[in-house]
Amino acid sequence: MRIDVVSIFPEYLEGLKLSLIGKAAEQGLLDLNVHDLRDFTFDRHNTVDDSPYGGGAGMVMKAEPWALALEHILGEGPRGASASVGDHDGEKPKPILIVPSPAGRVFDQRVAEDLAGAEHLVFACGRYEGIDQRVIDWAGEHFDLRPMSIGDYVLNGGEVASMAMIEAVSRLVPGVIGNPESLTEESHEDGLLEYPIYTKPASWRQRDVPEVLLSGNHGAIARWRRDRRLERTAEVRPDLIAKLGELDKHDRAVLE
Ligand SMILES: COC(=O)c1ccnc(N)c1
Repeated sequence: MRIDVVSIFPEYLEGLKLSLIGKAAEQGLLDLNVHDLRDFTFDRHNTVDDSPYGGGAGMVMKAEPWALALEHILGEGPRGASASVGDHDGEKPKPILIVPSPAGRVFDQRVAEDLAGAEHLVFACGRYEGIDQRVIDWAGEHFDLRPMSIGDYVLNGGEVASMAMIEAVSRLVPGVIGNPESLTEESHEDGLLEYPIYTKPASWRQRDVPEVLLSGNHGAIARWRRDRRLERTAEVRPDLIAKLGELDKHDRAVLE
């Protein structure tokens, strides 16, 4: 998977070079590229913003630097430098352009799973009051455009949201997480929150690990873990319980 990120603060994305995502990039599982939007400006001050038409507080990101940055990425796409903008003769899907925004569709585990199958993701990190709408409209002709929100709150820019989405998606790319077993029974993987987890010592500050987990009885352990997942989900996210399919008699008894 190729991932491109455009930002006026490329150093914000340095964290992606660490840990599992960084290792996956080194191994070639992820082709991670961060671009400085100011590299696509040519005035003395590398201007990327200007005042909003119609008045109002704050500044708006200018269209041309964004179009040049996105065209640069399109030219470098999986199709090689020869591709010209919009040269999608159908043989390859358009790159997915994710525009982090509080006004976007909500990003969740299902969206992460969907994006994990993509060949090329591009993240456009807006700042100030946002990006000139004409860039978004223009980009819709060259990309599979996805305005995306990570929740109902406002940030100062798209970088933090992009990192969260890149991590959530990349970890689902085969090979990025060493043991794929780690991806099962995680929160939201199957509609339930994860079970409580413990490690040595078996007793810590008068708090003991639940006996069943020391029993070696795998059936009882699996049952205990599912019960805890049901209880935790019912307590913390009752809205998720409502979305579960038909529950068996035991599960229903746990929730009563
Ligand atoms: C500037 O971007 C945001 O404020 C943002 C992006 C994605 N999700 C959000 N909830 C906010």
